[in-house]
Amino acid sequence: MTTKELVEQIRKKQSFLCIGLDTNLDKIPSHLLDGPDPIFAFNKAIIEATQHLAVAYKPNVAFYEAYGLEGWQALQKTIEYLNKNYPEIYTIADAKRGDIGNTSARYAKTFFSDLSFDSVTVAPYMGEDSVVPFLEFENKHTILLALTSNRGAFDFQTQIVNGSALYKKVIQTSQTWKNHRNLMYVVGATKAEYFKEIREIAPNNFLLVPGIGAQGGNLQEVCKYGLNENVGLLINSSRSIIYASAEANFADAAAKKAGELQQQMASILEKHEF
Ligand SMILES: O=c1ccn([C@@H]2O[C@H](COP(=O)(O)O)[C@@H](O)[C@H]2O)c(=O)[nH]1
Repeated sequence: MTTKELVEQIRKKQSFLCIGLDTNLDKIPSHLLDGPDPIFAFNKAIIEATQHLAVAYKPNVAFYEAYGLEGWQALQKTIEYLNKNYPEIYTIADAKRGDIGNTSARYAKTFFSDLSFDSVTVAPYMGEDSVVPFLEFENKHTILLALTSNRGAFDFQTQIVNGSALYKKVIQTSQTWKNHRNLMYVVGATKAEYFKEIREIAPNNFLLVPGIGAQGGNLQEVCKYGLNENVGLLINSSRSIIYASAEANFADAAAKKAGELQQQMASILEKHEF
């Protein structure tokens, strides 16, 4: 999906919500465990109940890999279901990959060509040649970890290296790489005070913002400086939506939570020209 198509969806739905599909068999309603494919059954029910409120879904690949072949098949069924039934929805494989060039090329093939995700998260630590194989895919986005939502972000990402914070170097240097227009960046909602500076160095890129909900980030604070002329934000929430209830009404409860966030987004967009 192109950035333009994503922006059109945001305008249409008045939403920049991304729902994280971090599906854990220990947390889903127990009645689903009796069926043949509980992970996919859960995802399908969540997607059906919330697809009118969200512009994107983000399965975190770790939650699928943890169940071996069965988990990988559930991931495959989930992305196929999304692409077939809701092609207007933007999809993110939260895989946090990146390796030497020829290996990155295999990761890129897996997530972009085989699974047909619109985007994949990539760790920038190994540098340009580890990221460019992802950037070479047309109409696909590579979402680089810049300033993450966790406490450990302060261990390296905010450290000053040659006069500049490392996360800023990641953003600035990556803007010089081949096909850099295909870049987005991960910036945690828990780091709202950094968005002003980040928008100065990445005014046009979309930012994927995890950390609203279970991690306590604040939507208004993120939007204050994070919004750009294309909206430029995909706000992710996973646990607070998908595990709003562990009872038979779990999909309705998820829709209610997602609806609350979408309403807040719609009123933010009402005051924002884009
Ligand atoms: O900096 C980051 C990067 C990725 N994540 C991922 O986003 C979701 C957040 O889930 P919640 O349940 O809404 O906290 C999860 O998949 C993380 O691995 C992140 O939180 N922070």
